[in-house]
Amino acid sequence: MQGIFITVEGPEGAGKTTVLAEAATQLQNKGLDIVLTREPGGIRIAEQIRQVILNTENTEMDGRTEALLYAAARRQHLVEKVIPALDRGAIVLCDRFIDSSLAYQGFARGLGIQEVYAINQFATQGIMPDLTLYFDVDIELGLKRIEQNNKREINRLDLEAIDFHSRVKAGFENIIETFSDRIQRVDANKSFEEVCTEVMEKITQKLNEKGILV
Ligand SMILES: Nc1ncnc2c1ncn2[C@@H]1O[C@H](COP(=O)(O)OP(=O)(O)OP(=O)(O)O)[C@@H](O)[C@H]1O
Ligand SMILES: Cc1cn([C@H]2C[C@H](O)[C@@H](COP(=O)(O)O)O2)c(=O)[nH]c1=O
Repeated sequence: MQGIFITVEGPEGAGKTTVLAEAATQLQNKGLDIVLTREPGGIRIAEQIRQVILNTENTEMDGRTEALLYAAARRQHLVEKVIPALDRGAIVLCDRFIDSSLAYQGFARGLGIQEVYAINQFATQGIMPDLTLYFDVDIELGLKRIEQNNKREINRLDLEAIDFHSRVKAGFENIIETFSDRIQRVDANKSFEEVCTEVMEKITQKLNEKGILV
């Protein structure tokens, strides 16, 4: 695989989707081959799995079922979209990946980070991002941002209690320590412009390291 795989992670409303779209536009304007995608989703089957996972009516969903559905969506998305893009040398920008499973299902749901990592190893066959940007936002600020965003539908995970979202954040802190070589923190409490600048600096540095001068 010749390409570069970059993911963004963080709690709800951290600004990942908006900032990543801006980064994709800036990089495309420099003539780079960019694939902007998301999890769960990004391709037809994974979008269908997303509907099942995030449907607010599916309140009876078991935690392990949830973890397996995320891993299944991840597998299909990798095989159909991410791996072919990396093979042709593209830069893949993906909104969430395995670290969300570790933080949400492994830590916040209490299934165990190691256990969730193991099922994801089966799904990914060890494919990991070259760089992950962790959008560090205060939980209350993130939830306020999504409340104020009329365009975004509230999903089943959004409806979890504040305690759950706090555990998600604690889970991410734990994961950052474990994968400190790969994950870099971005202060997502800052303004949109400031966050975009920091994200572009970090992506540019990674591209330069990989021999892509932008
Ligand atoms: N730095 C920022 N300051 C203020 N508002 C922001 C900032 N970044 C994004 N927003 C706004 O906050 C809302 C949530 O942003 P966005 O959807 O990008 O977050 P997200 O991290 O993808 O959330 P989720 O993962 O929960 O879907 C949007 O309305 C967006 O315009
Ligand atoms: C990949 C992944 C995601 N989640 C959660 C995180 C969010 O609550 C939703 C996705 O919604 P978004 O608006 O696209 O961020 O799913 C998760 O719990 N586990 C995962 O692996």
